Amino acid sequence: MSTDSPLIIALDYASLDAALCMADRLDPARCRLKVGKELFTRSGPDVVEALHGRGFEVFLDLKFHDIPNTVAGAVQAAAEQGVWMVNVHAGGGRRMMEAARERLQRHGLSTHLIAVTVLTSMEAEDLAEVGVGVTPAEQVERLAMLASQSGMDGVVCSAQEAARLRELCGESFLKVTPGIRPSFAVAGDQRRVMTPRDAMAAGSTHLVVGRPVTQADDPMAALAAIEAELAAG
Ligand SMILES: O=C(O)c1cc(=O)[nH]c(=O)n1[C@@H]1O[C@H](COP(=O)(O)O)[C@@H](O)[C@H]1O
Repeated sequence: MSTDSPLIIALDYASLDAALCMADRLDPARCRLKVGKELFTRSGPDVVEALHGRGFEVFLDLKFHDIPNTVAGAVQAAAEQGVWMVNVHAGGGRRMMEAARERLQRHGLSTHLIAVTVLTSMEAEDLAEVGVGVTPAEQVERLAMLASQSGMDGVVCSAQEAARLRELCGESFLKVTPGIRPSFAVAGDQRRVMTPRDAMAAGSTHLVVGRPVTQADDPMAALAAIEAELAAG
């Protein structure tokens, strides 16, 4: 089932059962689901198959970062599972991203391919520690331009950078933004955060939301509250 909702719910769980329990409380007409490293490492392609069987479109968030040939093969493997979206790290560079794009094209695979810029948990001092002496906003711009030139469909960034990227890379370039915190939620380990409504106004095309929904007593009610915040905008 395809949905026009911008919401992607992060299924950050340690077991297939726990992830499917949450999926069964959500509605594929109202959100997509994201499978990340912990869940995929534990349950493998079975989780993707089970979510597809329940009608969900899946963002396989494994943030590949390796030599070009290895990443191209991994992206192909993800796309052949029929996932809606897959990602790589833009920091892997132009040749890595181009190899991934070329591999999908060669095999006629239409999975959205996006690149992570600067993680939303990072601030200027975190970047400085790994030898990047510019602000997160500047580094995101640099990596987003590189991703766009390398054939990516969009980027993962914080909503705080979405407006600038809309100017630089255009409306149709996807801006998938985690670090979303509805008015009722706490920031936790996220640093560059924004509310759903502000994030959409800033130019996000998709919002990744994890704990504010998955840790809620009533996840569907939390989802509905986010939809209401969006509608109010
Ligand atoms: O690629 C991602 O999805 C991602 C990139 C990023 O920069 N920051 C980030 O939080 N994420 C993911 O987005 C989700 C956010 O979850 P919550 O912080 O619980 O809403 C997690 O699954 C993260 O792995």
